[in-house]
Amino acid sequence: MANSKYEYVKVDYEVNDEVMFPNFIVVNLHCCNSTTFYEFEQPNDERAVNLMNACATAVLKEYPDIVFAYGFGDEYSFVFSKETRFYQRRASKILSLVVSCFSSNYVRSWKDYFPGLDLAGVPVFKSRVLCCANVEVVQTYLAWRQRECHAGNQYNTCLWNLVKGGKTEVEAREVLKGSGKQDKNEMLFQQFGINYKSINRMFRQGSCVVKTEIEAIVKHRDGVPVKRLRKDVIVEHHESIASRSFWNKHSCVVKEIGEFREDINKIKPEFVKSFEFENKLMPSTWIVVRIDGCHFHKFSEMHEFEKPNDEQALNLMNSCAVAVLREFSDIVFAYGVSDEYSFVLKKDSQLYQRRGSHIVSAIVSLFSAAYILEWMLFFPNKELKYIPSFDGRAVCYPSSKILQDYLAWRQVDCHINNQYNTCFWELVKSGRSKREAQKYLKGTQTNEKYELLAQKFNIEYNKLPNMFRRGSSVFREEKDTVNTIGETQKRVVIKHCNIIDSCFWEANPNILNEEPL
Ligand SMILES: Nc1nc2c(ncn2[C@@H]2O[C@H](COP(=O)(O)OP(=O)(O)OP(=O)(O)O)[C@@H](O)[C@H]2O)c(=O)[nH]1
Ligand SMILES: [Mg+2]
Ligand SMILES: [Mg+2]
Repeated sequence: MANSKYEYVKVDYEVNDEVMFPNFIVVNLHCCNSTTFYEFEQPNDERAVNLMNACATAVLKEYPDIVFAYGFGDEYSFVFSKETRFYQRRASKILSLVVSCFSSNYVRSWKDYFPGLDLAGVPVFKSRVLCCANVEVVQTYLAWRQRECHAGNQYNTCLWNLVKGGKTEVEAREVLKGSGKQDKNEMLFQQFGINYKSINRMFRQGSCVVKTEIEAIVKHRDGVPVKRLRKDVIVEHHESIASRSFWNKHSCVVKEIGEFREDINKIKPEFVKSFEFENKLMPSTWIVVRIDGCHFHKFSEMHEFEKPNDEQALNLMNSCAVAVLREFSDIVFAYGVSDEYSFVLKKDSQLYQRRGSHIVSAIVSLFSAAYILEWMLFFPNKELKYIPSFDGRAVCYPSSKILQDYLAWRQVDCHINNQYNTCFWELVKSGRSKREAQKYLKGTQTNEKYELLAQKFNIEYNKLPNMFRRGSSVFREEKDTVNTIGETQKRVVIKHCNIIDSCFWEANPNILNEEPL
């Protein structure tokens, strides 16, 4: 990233969230709006569980450092190898990349599991990182999640049978209040003729996705097959995933995570307390969530984006940002350039009680899913060759002055990169090699680049499209408009203005809702 006087906003305010050795990294995610996009069968929808398993499988295939995953209902947990150095073990990078990959796969594969049935909205997943001090803690965590799977499934099976039998959901919950495991089993058997054990084990036990090694024939030499161990990912079910007998038979898992020495009889409450603990972001500060496309250099090459700027690719990014602003009313402003977007949450936002992981993951998840869902609208003649991922981080800024400096930093970066890239690609188009173009531009100042473009290529830089030179700002207009269902709303607009000058903030005091400085 380019140097500028605004760079202090990164150096001084971004915090280190590295998960230190020897902690294990576990990412947990769950869907936080499943009732809004489809009416699933209750208490379990087999298609939905299979889709969740397919997404978890895709995540393990994408990120080989994840060795084991366990999921049920609308949640999944991913356990990384003990030696992982994935993204320098930075928690927000890790939780966002996992949730991005999962969400994108979810919307992309939806039609395979729900053929002919449309999503009524965009699914949003929230994720977080849990640090487990040693392998026993990982074991306890998995035992805890499977206990929750069992208890939840038993409860829901009773609940929905009571509802099917004519009770309202509230009445059914009342009936179940205070009932124990045994009571529920009996209720199912006696009232509904259901032997709990006969219910699909995938619902009762959840699903494991396990990295494994299989012997595969890679070639033939003199007619003799040559075999190699190849990594693969399999889905399994077991009644006790935290038992030694299940865990220790998986050689990859034992090698990369560690063996379980003893079976667990009791889940210690203080461990559960630590699993449930979540950090919150500093109150009364502006929260900025910056997301960035992962390896977009390759992604844009593979999809033949126009150089240096692809108008449709940028329009797609902007449209995803609009979807994020529509979903989260606490986001007051967003600024995007290239493959990145920064979202600003108002100072007094209480979104997810200011839990940083949830805020970052929900935004990344929605943005990633929207990118897949809207791809065809912006590239009707271009197939999406593979699924892109976005990472994200949250940074708190204590004053609007520093927040404005943050946004200025991003816009200065946009300007510097765009000017450089415009020169670079003009030089390449005119016949120079990429290396020659790079050498030519090394150490050149802004003015020299203006001149180069004007004199050599007859391009007046300031006449290039605003979106390329200034990036895109997304915010709500001050005046209310009435939407299609008669609600008054503030319209979300995309503008390409100068946000470095204080004039913009003075002209739009409603955005930060503060007196201009
Ligand atoms: N051709 C083209 N490329 C683009 C466009 N927007 C973004 N890119 C590419 O995306 C890259 C974004 O830069 P970075 O985010 O620093 O790099 P990255 O490859 O995504 O790598 P990481 O973010 O570190 O994973 C640019 O260097 C371009 O190669 C576009 O409109 N057209
Ligand atoms: Mg990137
Ligand atoms: Mg970038």
